[in-house]
Amino acid sequence: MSEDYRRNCQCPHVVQQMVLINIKDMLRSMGKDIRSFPLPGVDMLHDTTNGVPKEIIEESMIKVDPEDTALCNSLNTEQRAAYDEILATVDHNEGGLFFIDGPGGTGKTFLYRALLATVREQGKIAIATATSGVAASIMPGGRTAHSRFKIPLRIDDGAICTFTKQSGTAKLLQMASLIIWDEASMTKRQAVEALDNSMRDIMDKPNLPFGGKTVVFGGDFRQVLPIVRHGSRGQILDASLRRSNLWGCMRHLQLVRNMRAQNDPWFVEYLLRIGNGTEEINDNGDIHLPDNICVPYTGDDSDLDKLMESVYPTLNDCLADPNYITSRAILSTRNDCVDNINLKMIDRFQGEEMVYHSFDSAEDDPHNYYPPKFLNTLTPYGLPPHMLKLKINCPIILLRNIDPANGLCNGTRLVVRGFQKNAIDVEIVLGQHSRTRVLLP
Ligand SMILES: Nc1ncnc2c1ncn2[C@@H]1O[C@H](COP(=O)(O)OP(=O)(O)OP(=O)(O)O)[C@@H](O)[C@H]1O
Repeated sequence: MSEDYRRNCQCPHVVQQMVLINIKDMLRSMGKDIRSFPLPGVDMLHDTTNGVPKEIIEESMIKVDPEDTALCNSLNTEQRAAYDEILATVDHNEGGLFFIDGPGGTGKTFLYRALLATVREQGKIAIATATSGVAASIMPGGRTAHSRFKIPLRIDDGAICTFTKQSGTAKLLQMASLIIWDEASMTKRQAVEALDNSMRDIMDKPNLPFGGKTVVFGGDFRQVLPIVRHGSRGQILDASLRRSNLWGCMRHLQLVRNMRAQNDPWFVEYLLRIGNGTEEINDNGDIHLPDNICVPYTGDDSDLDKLMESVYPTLNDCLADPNYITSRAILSTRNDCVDNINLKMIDRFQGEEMVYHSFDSAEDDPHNYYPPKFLNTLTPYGLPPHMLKLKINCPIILLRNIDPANGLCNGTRLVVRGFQKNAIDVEIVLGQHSRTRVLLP
């Protein structure tokens, strides 16, 4: 890191301070404070940003893709109506709360991209967030709502976000002309209410929802609902945004035309019937999947191989095509099944292989109740397996916010291009930073 600074500056003290300021900013974007690490003190005299928070600098540096700017010319009728109505509130600076309600494939993301491009082209700040990292990573400058708004992980009624009124996040939100939160149907209403409480506070407008900002929520309640651990149906419904007092304040805009499967009206209807709960079920409550979208299950070990072959045909001929790799996936419900599928799948890739091992030990365990051998068998969410086997050209998804401003967030899609002893050489293959090469520690 210091080499870049040393090119322009000979003084070791100044170089050290510039590196420290860089580290401080990176840590702050991850919600951490450099003062809690054993590092030399930071002298803000060397900060060249004139006190403008890093959050605002990063947000205003997002490049608008001309393709996104052109999207507003190809919106369908419902998208256009929503686009015009939302932008009118931004143009008149009058604020407004919207919920874009559309089944999968009706072009919600397409509409957000058009809105973000238009507002950013005008030199205004537009904040793009989504509940999941994967959805956030397909919007330019997208971040998970939890990370962007500093929403506490354990959340109850009446909660607030953890940023202070003087923080960079607060200043960014005060300056924002548009805030987008995709997949709001998947988040607990308390998270949205926490943002509302904090926005009223930082905008000094306690009686106006979200302090009078234009905030666009989107989602589809036919898809995944918020997760409530061991929650009953009633508790899950109570956690949904529809049960929030804010729901009644939102203007509901409907998208109805499936743009993803325009050529397959039968499939569109079928998906809608499942989402709406009107598809026929058997005595066990199961629906029947049409044979043409199923790989038959015989109970044989080779079933999984057939599934892989059907999802990834001609794999080794298409390795150079990031679109082939990122447009297909095998989903599973349990981490141990995922690890098993990954191990089998990785064997199918031709080319150089590398195996990385984790080194875990339990803290405060004088009696050695948790030996490394036992820790290595655990497969908790968000951690890679003890033995991580990778090959050149295999796809991976990042599960941590390492450097969100440069595209390394929870959900970023990457392809392995090389190996080092303690780092993986990868290429970002989706979103605003695609084609960028980075080293993952
Ligand atoms: N007006 C449009 N003109 C052309 N293509 C469109 C239009 N709107 C959407 N699409 C295309 O339709 C597909 C689905 O759109 P998009 O991903 O925005 O839907 P979505 O509602 O966000 O779906 P999901 O809920 O599954 O995330 C994309 O390939 C997108 O490019």
